[in-house]
Amino acid sequence: MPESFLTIAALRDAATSLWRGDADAEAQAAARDRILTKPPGSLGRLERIAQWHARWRRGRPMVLERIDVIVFAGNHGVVAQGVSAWPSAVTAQMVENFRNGGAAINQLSRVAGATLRVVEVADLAPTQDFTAGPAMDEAGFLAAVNLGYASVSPEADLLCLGEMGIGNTTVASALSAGLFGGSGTDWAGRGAGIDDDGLARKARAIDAALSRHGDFTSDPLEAARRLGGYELAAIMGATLAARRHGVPVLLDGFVCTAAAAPLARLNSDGLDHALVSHRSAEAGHARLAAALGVEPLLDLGLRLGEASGAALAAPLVRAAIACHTGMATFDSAGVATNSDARAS
Ligand SMILES: O=C(O)c1ccc[n+]([C@@H]2O[C@H](COP(=O)([O-])O)[C@@H](O)[C@H]2O)c1
Ligand SMILES: Cc1cc2nc[nH]c2cc1C
Repeated sequence: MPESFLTIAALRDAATSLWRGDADAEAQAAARDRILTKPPGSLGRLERIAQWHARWRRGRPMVLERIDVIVFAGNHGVVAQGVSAWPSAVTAQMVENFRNGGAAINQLSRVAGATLRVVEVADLAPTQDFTAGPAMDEAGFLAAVNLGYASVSPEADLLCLGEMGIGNTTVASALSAGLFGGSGTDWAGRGAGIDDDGLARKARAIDAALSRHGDFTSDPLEAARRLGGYELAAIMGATLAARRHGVPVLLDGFVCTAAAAPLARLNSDGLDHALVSHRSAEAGHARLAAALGVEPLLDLGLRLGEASGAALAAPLVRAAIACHTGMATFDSAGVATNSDARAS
């Protein structure tokens, strides 16, 4: 597989011929879970998280020494429709804030023991307003996908993905509607705090985009190019690279999940190596998680973006792996097994 995609066809080939994970490693992890000193299943979802990590690690040891957080930043032409409470200039200002250590994600990355990197996509140039034409041309779309793809280190044990981009909850809503159906009012939420009039403008902009591009959105990559954005394309590229490199992924909130969703539309298991870290308070996220058939790990009422939920969920993965690898077995600890186990 090439390390960068020169054509949409090459990207489509890669996204539809995915590595399907190490089923034996997952089964071995599940078998170990049954002999650890606890009632079977009593660590609940932590057990499934450890098994998931085992499946998607490409045979490497189950450790969590290196956690990478990547925040992709981009700007959006649709902001001209009055869909955000904030000016586009805030995207670059927040990137500077990330670099100076002043944002929430700086603190949350530190607490998680993770390394944060910020990637400006397309040098923060805005996409075209998608109510007037496709958000990106093919070259711009592929460049953003390739930048995201190249940003992933195969050395990471876990990758937390997030974004920063004024206007991108409108983009995520339009893309979700394009991929899964529904209207502007179904998907639009208040993003970074838009008022009632702004919310109505947002729904109208999404509907205008759907009527302009709706004939093309049965192709998930065409939906991503026409209704997406640069940082969303980069997140999709990074998620694809992580699959290839055997790096399990934590996706952040609504925008990040929508960005990766085309991979699930191209392949029913296209996002199986990625967990949705939290259910964002942004209106569309619960709908999107349901459409994808996934249950987010946390529900803390966050609606920040910038990988905040992903960084918060990383310690859960750390805890799952610590229990899985560090606990004693019934045998080694001399603890009696239950009646079912004795009978078999
Ligand atoms: O991803 C989410 O769940 C999410 C929910 C609400 C807001 N955001 C962040 O807010 C910004 C977009 O908000 P808006 O209103 O400008 O579309 C962008 O920088 C996102 O990171 C992100
Ligand atoms: C201040 C601010 C910080 C953010 N972080 C992620 N998205 C954001 C949007 C705004 C407006």
